[in-house]
Amino acid sequence: MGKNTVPCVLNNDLKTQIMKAKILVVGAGGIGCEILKNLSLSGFQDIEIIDLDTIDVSNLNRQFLFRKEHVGKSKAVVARESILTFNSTINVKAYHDSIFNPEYGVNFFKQFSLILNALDNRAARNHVNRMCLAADIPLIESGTAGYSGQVELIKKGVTQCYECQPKSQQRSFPGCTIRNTPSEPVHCIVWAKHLFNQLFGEEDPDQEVSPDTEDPELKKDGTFTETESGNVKRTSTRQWAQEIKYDPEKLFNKFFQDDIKYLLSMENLWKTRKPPVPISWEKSIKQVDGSSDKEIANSVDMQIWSLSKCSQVFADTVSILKEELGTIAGNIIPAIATANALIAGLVVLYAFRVLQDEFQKCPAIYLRQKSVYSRVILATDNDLQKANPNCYVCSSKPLVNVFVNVNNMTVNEFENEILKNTLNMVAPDVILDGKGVVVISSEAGETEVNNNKKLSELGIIDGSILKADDFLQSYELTININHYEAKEKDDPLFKFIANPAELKAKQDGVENGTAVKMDDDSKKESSNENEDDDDNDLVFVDNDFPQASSSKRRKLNPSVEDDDLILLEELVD
Ligand SMILES: Nc1ncnc2c1ncn2[C@@H]1O[C@H](COP(=O)(O)OP(=O)(O)OP(=O)(O)O)[C@@H](O)[C@H]1O
Ligand SMILES: [Zn+2]
Repeated sequence: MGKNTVPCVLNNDLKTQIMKAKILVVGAGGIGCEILKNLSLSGFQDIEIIDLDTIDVSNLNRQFLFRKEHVGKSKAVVARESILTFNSTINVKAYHDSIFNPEYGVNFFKQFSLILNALDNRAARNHVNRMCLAADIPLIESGTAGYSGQVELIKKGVTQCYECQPKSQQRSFPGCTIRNTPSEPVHCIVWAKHLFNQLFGEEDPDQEVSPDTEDPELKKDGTFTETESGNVKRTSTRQWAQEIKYDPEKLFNKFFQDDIKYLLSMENLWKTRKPPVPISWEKSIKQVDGSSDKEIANSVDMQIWSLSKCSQVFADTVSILKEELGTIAGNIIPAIATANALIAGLVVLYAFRVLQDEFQKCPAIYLRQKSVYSRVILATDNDLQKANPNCYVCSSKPLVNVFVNVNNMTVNEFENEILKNTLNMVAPDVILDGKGVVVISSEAGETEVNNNKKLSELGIIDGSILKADDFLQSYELTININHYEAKEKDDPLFKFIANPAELKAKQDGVENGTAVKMDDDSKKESSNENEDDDDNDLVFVDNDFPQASSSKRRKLNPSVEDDDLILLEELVD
């Protein structure tokens, strides 16, 4: 065992396993840095690190392998250099790259004894999950959000996989509803969130807030004519705001007057809806609304603001945020260094167990904030979670039922929205079963002619079966196509169901064998805008991991008599 390590607390068998093990750490961020420090100080001799990112100044408060002088450099490369200073005898390899790169195929994964995920997005987690299943290498998955966190072992044939339980998606809405016809309070909140990002956060062209001239409703009959205020172009909101130096009055007039006037010129939108009323800065700020500024029940927290007060708050907020543009954190819940350290400690303790084939001693473990209801901050499931026999990833014959309008959806949309964004394939090949038609090929250019064809033009109709194959992930999926027509504008473009029992229940409820009714849960599963969760630790623990098992729920809501913190000896025994 290398010098500078503390091997004396480990038994001989474990020491031998540690010396022999080759470990891949995916992600060298908050948790990744802690894991790498623990691995190197525990005597691991063969470590590989992959991370696509470079070091940002905002990482320095918790990613302790990085210093100020490293800002702008590769995380993987600097993490390697830093752990070599703890123990120079380690064989460490760094890849400044994405784990999605086809170079990291099944054979790459097969060389490792164990993979440790320290990622921050679901797409990459799903991908590593599939690669580990294909390579039959155990994976320890982990994550934190603020004071909460989780560690889970994923081992083919022993535990459930990362995708066994449907994850609740952040509910998303068609962009044109948000931009043109928000009708529920939540639409306005999403609009405001998008506006914030366009002005002060991470700019994203998909989150433009100006009117959407691509709204399908506009095309129903005729066109709309541009009014004098029709000078509102879908240029970058950020660029425009910078040009006008974040002048609050100009911003206000654009969002609440000019854009609204422009929307009113889209006459089709208002045939069945109440049209919005434009508000100008001048009028709004002068408006005195005596009745609505009153305090409710003398509470300082509950007041109805008048229009003038709202406008003033808008202007004040813009001015404050404009000054602090450079320091606004991306996440509302800050990453907590101690939570990362605790979780990374548990990851390496579980790694010890996995190396000794003690899988049964690795039930999922949860870190949560101590509260008045519970003194437990670390809780485990009683047992390993069993695989879902209907999992469309790890079952022996993965299958999904996809509900889609075969006359409207193009092959290109099918590939991007459904196969890649939703079913998380990377480079799928798809054939129409029984007909030998190659619908999608992963070879560049081979099926380009199909891209803009509707599915039905290629003979894909209700009842068709597609065979999708992702060579990189060694993953084959049977897709049963069900024709479905959205009834409401806000209905999802498509949905999918993996569990045949759920499918049967839905079909029983179908009238005249036509479209399947969409319920709220199924809307959550299917989404054409569901990439929101990328790099978002905020929703991770609640939404990204499989639903808590009943044992977890019991553990997470223990009565006050329950034991305090799980003792660490229990975990290291
Ligand atoms: N596909 C991927 N391939 C390799 N590394 C990835 C991939 N996706 C994400 N990562 C890395 O996983 C790490 C996750 O770490 P962490 O959650 O601390 O994020 P961060 O970007 O360092 O910090 P924050 O998001 O809180 O500012 C990041 O360093 C990120 O670059
Ligand atoms: Zn599974």
